[in-house]
Amino acid sequence: MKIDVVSVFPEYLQPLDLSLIGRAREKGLIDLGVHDLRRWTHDVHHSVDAAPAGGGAGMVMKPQPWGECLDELVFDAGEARPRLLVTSPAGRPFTQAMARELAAEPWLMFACGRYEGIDQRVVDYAADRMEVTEVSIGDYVLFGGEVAVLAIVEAVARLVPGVLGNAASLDDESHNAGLLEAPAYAKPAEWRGHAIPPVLLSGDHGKVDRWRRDQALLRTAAARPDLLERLDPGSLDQRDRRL
Ligand SMILES: COc1cccc(COC(=O)c2cn[nH]c2)c1
Repeated sequence: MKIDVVSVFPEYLQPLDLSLIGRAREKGLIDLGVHDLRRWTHDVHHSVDAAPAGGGAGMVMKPQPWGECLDELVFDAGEARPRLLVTSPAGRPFTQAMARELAAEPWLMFACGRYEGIDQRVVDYAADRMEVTEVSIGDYVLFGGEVAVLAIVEAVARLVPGVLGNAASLDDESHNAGLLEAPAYAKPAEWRGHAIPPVLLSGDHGKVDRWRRDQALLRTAAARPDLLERLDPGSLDQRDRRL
């Protein structure tokens, strides 16, 4: 998978070089490129923003640098087109399902907005030439899209085959079966007056699986009843319903 990120703060994306993503890059599973949008400015101040048309507070990112960036990274680089993701508070909520969807894409390009956002014509122009999705990681406003890109790239990269050593850990993680994950414990059996639930030390895998399922349902009901609403009824058995 090829991933390009365009930002006026490329150093913000340094963490992607660490840990999992770093190893995935070494293994050639992920080809990550981070680009400074100011590379496509020509004025002495390398300005990327301008006053909002129609007035109002703040600044808007000018279209010209983005256009020239897309020319160099996409249109003049060959026939292939990336899926363009613009991280924004106005975007489609990012979920594990979207992470799975994005992990299947051969090429992702992230545009990090700053200020009040990117001139809408950049999105419209790009949408005529490639798939563009505005994505939100939550209902709050950040200074810029970089933090959202870090979260999205991490969630997507760990789903790319070979990036996570033990693929099994992908099976029963939160939001995989549409439920939150059961609580996790490690030795010692007793810690500061708190014990590991005995079933987890029973060695009875059937019981352990049942207990984890019950805990996942109870946790989801408590913290995220909205997820239960969305669950496919077929995935709940008689016992589940009684919980
Ligand atoms: C592209 O336009 C804008 C405008 C304002 C802020 C940002 C940065 O992104 C976020 O704030 C965000 C992303 N997901 N949840 C919040 C982008």
